[in-house]
Amino acid sequence: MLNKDYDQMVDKLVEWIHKKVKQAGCDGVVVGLSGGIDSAVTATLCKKAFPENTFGVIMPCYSDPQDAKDAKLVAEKFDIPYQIVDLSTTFDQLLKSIEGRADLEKSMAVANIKPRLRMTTLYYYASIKNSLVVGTDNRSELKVGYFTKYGDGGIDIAPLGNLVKLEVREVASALGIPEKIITKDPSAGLWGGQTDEVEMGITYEELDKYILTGEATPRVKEIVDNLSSRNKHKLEAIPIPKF
Ligand SMILES: Nc1ncnc2c1ncn2[C@@H]1O[C@H](COP(=O)(O)OP(=O)(O)OC[C@H]2O[C@@H]([n+]3cccc(C(=O)O)c3)[C@H](O)[C@@H]2O)[C@@H](O)[C@H]1O
Ligand SMILES: Nc1ncnc2c1ncn2[C@@H]1O[C@H](COP(=O)(O)OP(=O)(O)OP(=O)(O)O)[C@@H](O)[C@H]1O
Ligand SMILES: [Mg+2]
Repeated sequence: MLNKDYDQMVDKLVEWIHKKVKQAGCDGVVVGLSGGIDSAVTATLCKKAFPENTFGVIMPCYSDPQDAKDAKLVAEKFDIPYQIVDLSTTFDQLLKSIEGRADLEKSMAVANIKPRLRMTTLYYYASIKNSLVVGTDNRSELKVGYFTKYGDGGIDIAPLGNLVKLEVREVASALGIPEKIITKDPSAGLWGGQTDEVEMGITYEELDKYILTGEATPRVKEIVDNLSSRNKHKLEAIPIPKF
């Protein structure tokens, strides 16, 4: 299923990032570092494209402390300067102002505030550094719309957008990303114990096989097609009246 040259892919992606940033008239890039594989790969590609102008931001928001440790591991291994911005009290404050309802704390409306606070923070750094916000969304996530609109979906460029998750793992190996980051269960980290595969109800292997070959069980097809259709709006231009 996967037969590309991933060392060559790295070179092409680095060149692509460099070109997109220069075309935008910017000097560098800002990336959110979660401790997960997608941000590790994205930030490492960015560092190769902009050795002096890649900036990582680690933004815990009631997150598992291990995530920040993993994010630091990546930043330190690849010599990426970073800042830690803890968004937990900001999250609390906003929640208090808008609702103050503890019973809503586990709802998606509340959980999605976290990636949207991260987006706000990343755009602050992008602005003061004349940089672009580089997203980490991959082809698998984009296919099913598994991201928060204007949260982790609020970005300027998405270098991994044409690579399915299994390919991101290949690129990660080519880049020398630590094994523990590559093999970690993918998670949005919006609540304790959340994992992508449990929430979506399918594995990345199933999702990627369907994307790349069109083959899937009826159950997988149904889940993917439903999510794709329900979340199509996330990748479309904002509807405006034509009159
Ligand atoms: N047809 C339509 N046309 C235009 N807009 C439409 C719409 N239907 C809904 N909407 C809007 O979209 C909103 C729903 O979308 P959204 O707010 O994104 O919310 P939603 O898709 O419900 O939730 C985000 C999903 O992404 C996952 N996620 C989030 C963050 C990171 C990651 C990760 O992998 O790390 C994953 C998260 O676990 C959850 O499953 C609605 O509240 C409405 O405002
Ligand atoms: N705690 C965090 N600090 C900084 N950025 C974060 C944090 N959590 C999420 N993000 C940003 O949101 C993006 C989307 O998260 P996502 O979970 O899809 O990617 P990942 O964590 O890198 O990889 P995986 O999907 O395998 O967990 C991250 O890549 C990162 O840029
Ligand atoms: Mg993650």
